[in-house]
Amino acid sequence: MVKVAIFGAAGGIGQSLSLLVKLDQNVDELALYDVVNAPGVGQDLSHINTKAKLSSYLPENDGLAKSLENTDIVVIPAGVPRKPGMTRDDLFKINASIIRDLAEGIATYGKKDVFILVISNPVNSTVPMVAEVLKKFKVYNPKRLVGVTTLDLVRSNEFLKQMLPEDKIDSSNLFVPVIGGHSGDTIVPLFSIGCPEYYKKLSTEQRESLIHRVQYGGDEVVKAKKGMGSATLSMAYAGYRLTSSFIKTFKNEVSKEVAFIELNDQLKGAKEAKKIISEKYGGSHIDYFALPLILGKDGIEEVDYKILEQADEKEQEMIEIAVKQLEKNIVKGKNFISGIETSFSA
Ligand SMILES: NC(=O)C1=CN([C@@H]2O[C@H](COP(=O)(O)OP(=O)(O)OC[C@H]3O[C@@H](n4cnc5c(N)ncnc54)[C@H](O)[C@@H]3O)[C@@H](O)[C@H]2O)C=CC1
Ligand SMILES: O=C([O-])CC(=O)C(=O)O
Repeated sequence: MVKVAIFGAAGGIGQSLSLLVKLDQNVDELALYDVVNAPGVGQDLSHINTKAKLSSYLPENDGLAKSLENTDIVVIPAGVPRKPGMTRDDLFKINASIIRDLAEGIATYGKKDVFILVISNPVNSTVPMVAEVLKKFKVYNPKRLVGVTTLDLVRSNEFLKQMLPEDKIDSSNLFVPVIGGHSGDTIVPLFSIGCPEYYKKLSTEQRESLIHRVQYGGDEVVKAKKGMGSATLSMAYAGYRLTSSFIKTFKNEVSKEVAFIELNDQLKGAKEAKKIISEKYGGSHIDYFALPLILGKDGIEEVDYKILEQADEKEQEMIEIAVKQLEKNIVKGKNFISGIETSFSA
């Protein structure tokens, strides 16, 4: 039995992501939760002839608690998206309290071993926030919480393909690890490691333009949508990719993914990663970072810290820049929780 719950299921990402999860034959139950329209979206999806049983909830009548009953995986695309001219950090004001309240709900009503995937921005701050709430409620397991940065990897694969049309690259087969965080300069694609054979072919200008496009790919969509939101379809695809890797852990399948995680000593390789980030890149306070990881039945089984030393010179400079920004984002998320009393009773 695998049950997935999606918080923010009636939104741009939420609806497409719910559709993709409904199509997954490894899912037995899908619970939709939103402050608006979840029953409508649920009714619509419930006509699709796939295995997953649908349920949908609004906040009234203990909807949040019910959506979490026996839930194995919670995916959170709840909150507001950017408009042109905004940074992801500008979303903090509104999304922070939404994420805090949902995290408190998970801590109160969720299974102790639930997997939590956070999509809501700013990811660099919302993930530390969720961890702090779970720690406060004494239900935190660092192997089971991730921030979703998969869209950065998806974009890297695709943008590289688009830059080298003659090579006829199948971008669905590439794996460019994108490490650091999920905003601007904190996004560090490691093309030299992911696909050295193609990266070698690029001029310095092409490399710079490719890296910039990955770092600011979100802005391209925000600009093109002219105030109607940010990436939803590509994000649903990326979010489903990571969700499906978590779903597969219930069939004892192991996957390699990249995600934004706490570098907690309980994770194999995390201590080493923290040491390198501190000593080599000056990030002595960094305890969250996106890195490649192995997912298995207990969640994050291993973190690839070696990649931090394998990056080429330019990429190492980018890591150093990322670390500075990331430190501030992480502290901001943590402070938001430590400064505020919880509203649910533990
Ligand atoms: N991690 C990533 O790579 C990406 C993250 N995002 C982020 O995902 C978030 C959602 O984006 P969209 O789906 O485009 O926004 P949207 O506005 O279309 O949908 C958000 C949904 O969340 C719901 N919601 C608001 N408060 C809620 C609460 N307390 N509980 C449950 N649901 C609640 C809204 O009713 C709405 O249906 C944004 O913060 C956006 O920045 C977007 C793209 C990529
Ligand atoms: O740009 C945004 O605000 C949404 C996002 O995170 C992305 O598309 O990578």
